[in-house]
Amino acid sequence: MSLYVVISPTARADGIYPIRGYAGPSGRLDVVARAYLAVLESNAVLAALLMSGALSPRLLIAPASCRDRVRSERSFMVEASRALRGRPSCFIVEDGGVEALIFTLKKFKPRILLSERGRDVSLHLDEVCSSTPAFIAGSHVDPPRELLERLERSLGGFIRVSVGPLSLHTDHVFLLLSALRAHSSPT
Ligand SMILES: C[S@@+](CC[C@H](N)C(=O)[O-])C[C@H]1O[C@@H](n2cnc3c(N)ncnc32)[C@H](O)[C@@H]1O
Repeated sequence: MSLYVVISPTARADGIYPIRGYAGPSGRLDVVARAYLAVLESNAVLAALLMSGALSPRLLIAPASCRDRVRSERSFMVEASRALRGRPSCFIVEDGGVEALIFTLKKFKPRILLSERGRDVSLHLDEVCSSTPAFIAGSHVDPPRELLERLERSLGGFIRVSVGPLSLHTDHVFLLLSALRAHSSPT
């Protein structure tokens, strides 16, 4: 099982946004939705740290069991809004988001931070294709440096991996990684 994490400094943690025209009003939670949909593995978990709005950061978790139900960007946005507003949902919300993220990340290893400035992915294929990795990426903007430093202190560091010199969208990075993992899995 793998964990894909998106850290979004701008996504609203209260789930209050319209279901039509949600991109701006949600603080670009649509970027997280597309990152979720890009992951090919059926047993992957997605966790998103939503850091904006009046509430403290919260952790939105999309378990693997939601994959059959949430198959479009819009259904992700509906399900996320329900979970964040305390309504029944297959997603889970943890308050105390940063600590919840650290707790979740501790269950996965190795922990791979995706960064344009990391070491080339070809040098880390064993770690990328291992059984329980965590992949951590920014949203449409990078994660705040202080947050990464805090996570690193709590978790004892990351492997920093790049999938190339260009700055890509988060969903493209996740698609590439999960395709590499699918390719390496025994048939
Ligand atoms: C759209 S980028 C964020 C902003 C981008 N770093 C910039 O300054 O324009 C989204 C996230 O995808 C990941 N990412 C983007 N390009 C990457 C690459 N070439 N290799 C590894 N990760 C990458 C990083 O985690 C980044 O925070």
